[in-house]
Amino acid sequence: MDDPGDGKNAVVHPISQQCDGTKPKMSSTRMILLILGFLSTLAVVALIAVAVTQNQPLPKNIKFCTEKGSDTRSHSWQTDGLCESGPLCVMASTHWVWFGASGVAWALFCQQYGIVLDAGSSHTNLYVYEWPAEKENDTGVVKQVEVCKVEGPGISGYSHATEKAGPSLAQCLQQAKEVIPSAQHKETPVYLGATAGMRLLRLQNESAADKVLSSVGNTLRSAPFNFQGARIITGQEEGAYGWITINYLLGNFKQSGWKKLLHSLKSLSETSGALDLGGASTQITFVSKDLSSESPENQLYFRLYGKDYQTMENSDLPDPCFHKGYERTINISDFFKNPCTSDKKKQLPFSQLYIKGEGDYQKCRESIQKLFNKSICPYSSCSFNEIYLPPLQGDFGAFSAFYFVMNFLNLTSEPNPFALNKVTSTIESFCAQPWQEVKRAYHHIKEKYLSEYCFSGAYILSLLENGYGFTENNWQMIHFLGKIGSSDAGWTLGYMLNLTNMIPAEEPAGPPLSHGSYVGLMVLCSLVLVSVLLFAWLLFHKPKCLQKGIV
Ligand SMILES: O=c1[nH]cnc2c1ncn2[C@@H]1O[C@H](COP(=O)(O)OP(=O)(O)O)[C@@H](O)[C@H]1O
Ligand SMILES: [Ca+2]
Repeated sequence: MDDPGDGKNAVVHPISQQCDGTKPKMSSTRMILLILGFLSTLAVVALIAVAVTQNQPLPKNIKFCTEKGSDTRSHSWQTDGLCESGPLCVMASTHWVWFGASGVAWALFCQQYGIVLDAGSSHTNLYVYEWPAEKENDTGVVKQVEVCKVEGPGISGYSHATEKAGPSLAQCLQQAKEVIPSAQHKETPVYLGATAGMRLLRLQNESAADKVLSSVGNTLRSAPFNFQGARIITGQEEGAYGWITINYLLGNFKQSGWKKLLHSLKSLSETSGALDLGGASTQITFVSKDLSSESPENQLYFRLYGKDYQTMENSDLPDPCFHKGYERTINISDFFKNPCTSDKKKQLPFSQLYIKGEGDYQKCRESIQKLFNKSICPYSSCSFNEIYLPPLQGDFGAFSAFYFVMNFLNLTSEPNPFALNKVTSTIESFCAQPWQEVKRAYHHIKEKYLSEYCFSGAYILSLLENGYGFTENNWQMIHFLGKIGSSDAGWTLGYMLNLTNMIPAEEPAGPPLSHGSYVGLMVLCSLVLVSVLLFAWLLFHKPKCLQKGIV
């Protein structure tokens, strides 16, 4: 048996044995210090490694606010943590606060802006788009924040006073200046695209068309924005950019990013076709199952003023497409000035035509139908007038005048579109209403539009049914859309996305970690570091008795 000694003192506590300044304590402390040091170094290295890997190299498209807003393409720092323009700067990125060059700087991401003017045949619209700079290659982030309708006719209407075309845009440019923060003006691109009205003017009088473009160019150049050009776009471009716009806004490029757009021919059912109807041209654009395009343009462009008035015998012209009681006088010289009608020009013994409405939908349809010549087709399938059209495929978004007309007639019901026979009967009974009655019922609507809804309704049905071959079975695949979210459906957004290179050739490479994983790792590393430091502090600064307890 061991000697128990003098009672209590004879029992030696194992901890107090190590706290009494003997060798075992010294070696454990050194060991602990070594472990703590190792862990701290590891945590710091991990923190730096994660931050550096995640943030370097900077994605090319990241833009930051600059104090003067003069060059958002350079990576600069806003050092006071405030953005001059208030709501302009929308986001502070915490990881940059940690590892920014100055250590305390806030990287503030800016909103970017772009302006597109749609110089249509009937009028010009100015659109302002906005998107967060750091997300410009993400899909669906560009939004329309303003639309301004230019007073007066479309720019092609200034062919006799070309110098007035540019100044007509001044009021809408002023509106854009008010919407876009002044610090952003200089770098905001502005584009003008002119459509069928100017295409026709160019055919008719090329020098007048050039002068109109130069006048609008001068006005846009003198605005404080970054002028990128004023040009006449082709019908093909109009169709293609309209298609990009609606598919971008509908989020159809989202699942696998822009790759889907570029390879969309492989994902047939995942994009929506586009139907645009203007005052002087129309486009249908969709991805066809038939990949071998028989017609290189693979696109449709035709003019709408093809009415044949050869049977005219006197200056009274009964027109089944206007309401009964409606009358309009037109100058024959104006009528035949249009390149779409000039080849029908004939000597008439009168200088004016008196149009008298008949309000007869069936007759109206029949006369419009004659515009769509389906007798000759040099391809495997045609829409009309020898224009190639592959079999219709998938859903279609129909906008511009397609939407204005159908919306007026309350025929845009979504998500359950009306059947074709309901659409036909609605238009038929609208056409049958006397003009005085229509005017009374819709006194708030511009007379020019109101008088033409009957014709336009019949025209749309002829175009879609007889022209493109929609039937009762696939009619409900057409969705009449005015806006998608806050943005108007039309070619302008697609045009800007293309010209500002917001459609990258490759899917943008993202950072190695998702934002969540990155934040998680940073928090974990920080927690390890803090725990190690706390432990070390406890070890060396706590009362001796606690040190004993810990050791
Ligand atoms: O509020 C509206 N109600 C009805 N039709 C409209 C309204 N706003 C525009 N439109 C019509 O939409 C069409 C727009 O055509 P646009 O001026 O874009 O011609 P384009 O695309 O052929 O150059 C015109 O026929 C115009 O009359
Ligand atoms: Ca248009």
